[in-house]
Amino acid sequence: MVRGEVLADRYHLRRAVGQGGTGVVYEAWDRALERRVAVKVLHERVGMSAAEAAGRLLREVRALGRVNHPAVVSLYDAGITDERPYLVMEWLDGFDLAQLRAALGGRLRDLAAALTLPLVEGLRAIHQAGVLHRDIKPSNIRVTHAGRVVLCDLGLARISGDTSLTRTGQLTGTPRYLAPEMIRGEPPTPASDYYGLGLCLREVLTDRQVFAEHEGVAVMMWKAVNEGVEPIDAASLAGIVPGKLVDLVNGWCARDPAQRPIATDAILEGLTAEAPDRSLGGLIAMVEDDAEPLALEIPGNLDDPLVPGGSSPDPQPAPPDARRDRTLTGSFPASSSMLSLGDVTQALVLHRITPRNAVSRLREAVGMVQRGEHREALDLLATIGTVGAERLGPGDPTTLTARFWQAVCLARLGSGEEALALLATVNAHTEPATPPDDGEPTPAPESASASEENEKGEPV
Ligand SMILES: Nc1ncnc2c1ncn2[C@@H]1O[C@H](COP(=O)(O)OP(=O)(O)OP(=O)(O)O)[C@@H](O)[C@H]1O
Repeated sequence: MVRGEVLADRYHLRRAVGQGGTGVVYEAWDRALERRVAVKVLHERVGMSAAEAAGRLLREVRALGRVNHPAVVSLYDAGITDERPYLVMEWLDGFDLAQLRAALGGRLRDLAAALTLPLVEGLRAIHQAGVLHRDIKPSNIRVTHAGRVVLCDLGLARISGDTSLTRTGQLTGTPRYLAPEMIRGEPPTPASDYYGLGLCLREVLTDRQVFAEHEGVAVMMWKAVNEGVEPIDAASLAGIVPGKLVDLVNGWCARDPAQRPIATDAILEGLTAEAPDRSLGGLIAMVEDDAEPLALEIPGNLDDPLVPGGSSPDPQPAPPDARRDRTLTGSFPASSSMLSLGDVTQALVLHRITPRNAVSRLREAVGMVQRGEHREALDLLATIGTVGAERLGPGDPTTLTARFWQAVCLARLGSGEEALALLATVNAHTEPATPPDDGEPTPAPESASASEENEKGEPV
């Protein structure tokens, strides 16, 4: 399964956003409904026939399809391709909890109550539908630009195979969030999901993982089963995190499943009282605003890429890692997944563009143009251009670069005249450019580095 492939004659796989123990997640374009989706192609199951895999998938997706809650990712479609099951889900922009913690560290603690409430509501909805999540961990919790907290990947552990110790140890890489009873080989229950949730929230509260990585998988598992997780001292967080929330998290981390509180109405009411303002909308902006702004330059030759239907070669997109590194600098770990602006058509996202984050948004938009997503990029570029003109000035490089790429999109979409008019306003602020000898368009700085990176043959 590779980027660029069209799955089931419908889902155009644009880029891999992450690879885990159960499969690879792609950002994809649903050609039938013309919308962005997430496609997870599960790893091949050794020792399982195609018929078995299909049967298992069907049984499970029926169950997953019953869950309908804003804090739970929506499943759109599922199937089997090349004997490998795949699931099509709603695309969730933003970041996963591991990325957020890596970027914000202890600052995430202030939002612990606001994060916990939707997660508990989502988990409750999953359990009420008769389903178990089975794999709650930070990379399976996403927070979108609009502040939606969403549980992903539910039930996948089951679809992709059993949840035995060996499989988990071998395939999911870390059993850190696996409940002790599951490690012992007992069947999971709702309490096992609360254990995973407890460990995720414990990380938010303490800003560290529960078992030291260097100790290795075997020691980690032994400790989970025999020693359990050390409770957080509520006094150490007094005045920062509500004591009741700390107690709840400690309870969920209990070794004995019977000790883990299953969410009741009373628990949810208590959490609601602790998080009266449930808005997490500013969270992603906080991460993005932390990124150092990067300088952008206007490409020297502004003409060739604007020829409608012209002969300029399609620029190559940069590999995810390279794009990520350029989007967020410094504060992000190399191991985290690709960042994405997400659904640019949402006004909420568009209007959150500030002069401070305009550059990183611009890089995202240029990435979209390079991937051929002209219509989506157009909205975003127009907004960046407007915000830039108003707040940074019409001659600011960010404003001009946004206008330039906006013109590229217009031209590619067939609005040549509009593109040329826009280009004229850009040219009014720049020196006349000398066309290169070979007549090839001079790539923007992003394109230049993208082609270099692609020459290395890295998958996008
Ligand atoms: N519906 C979605 N929309 C956008 N991104 C998603 C979606 N589902 C998962 N992701 C993201 O894709 C990345 C990879 O997810 P994946 O589930 O493959 O990794 P993982 O959880 O580490 O592995 P696994 O659960 O398979 O062991 C994560 O950052 C995850 O948050």
